[in-house]
Amino acid sequence: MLKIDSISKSFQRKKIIDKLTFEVNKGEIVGLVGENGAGKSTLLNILATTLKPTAGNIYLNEWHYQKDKKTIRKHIGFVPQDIAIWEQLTVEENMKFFEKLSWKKKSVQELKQICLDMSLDRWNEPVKNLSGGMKRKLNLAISLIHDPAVLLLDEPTVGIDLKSRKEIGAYLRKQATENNRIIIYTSHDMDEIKELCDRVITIGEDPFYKELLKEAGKKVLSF
Ligand SMILES: Nc1ncnc2c1ncn2[C@@H]1O[C@H](COP(=O)(O)OP(=O)(O)OP(=O)(O)O)[C@@H](O)[C@H]1O
Repeated sequence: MLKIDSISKSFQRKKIIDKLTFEVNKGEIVGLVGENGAGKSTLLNILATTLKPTAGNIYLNEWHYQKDKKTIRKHIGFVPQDIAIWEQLTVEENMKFFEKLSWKKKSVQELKQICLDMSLDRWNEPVKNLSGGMKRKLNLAISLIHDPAVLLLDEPTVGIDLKSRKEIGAYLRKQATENNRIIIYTSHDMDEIKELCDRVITIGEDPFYKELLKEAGKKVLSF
């Protein structure tokens, strides 16, 4: 379980996140929505350990985010908004490169299977020849090499076509259900959020998203 206990975050003197408390169970997909600048990426970065909260505590299972940071990091997969892969290398070379950096070892067949599971079959293709959607799939595949317990995705489907979005959505659902992963996911696409997420957390002052999602019958927690 991921437990967020009253975390706040300020930049200089500006408070972006104010006493946010929620829990996410294994196998759950939680959407994170809010207007531009509400603090979604900030929260994801805190959960990815790349930013420290100004106050509050976070726990993953029995581990504390500050005290057990090294262990926590082994169990987090993070896909930031910007794609971070080697353009000149092929899909295979990228997967092998990131496997070498990973603490968990995978065979070439296992690496290939991760890609195939999300319909990314251009194994020998240089990344520079791939479409934006395929690059996003590869970025996601890389984040799964070390079998993370928590997968944090910052707008993973932005700018990609409906078919690829559906494929990624189905893949994420499978990851949550079959592998018991916790998935926290930001998107501005409300149809996708409604379809994919078990629960939604809205952050920011604007009640727009909260009302929209409640009308659609989603379980919403607002901050
Ligand atoms: N390192 C930083 N230093 C100062 N201010 C920051 C920093 N990072 C983010 N902010 C500010 O914090 C606020 C929240 O930013 P954040 O990127 O988390 O929003 P967001 O909800 O992800 O927005 P978007 O939907 O546009 O991606 C913004 O006002 C931003 O300018």
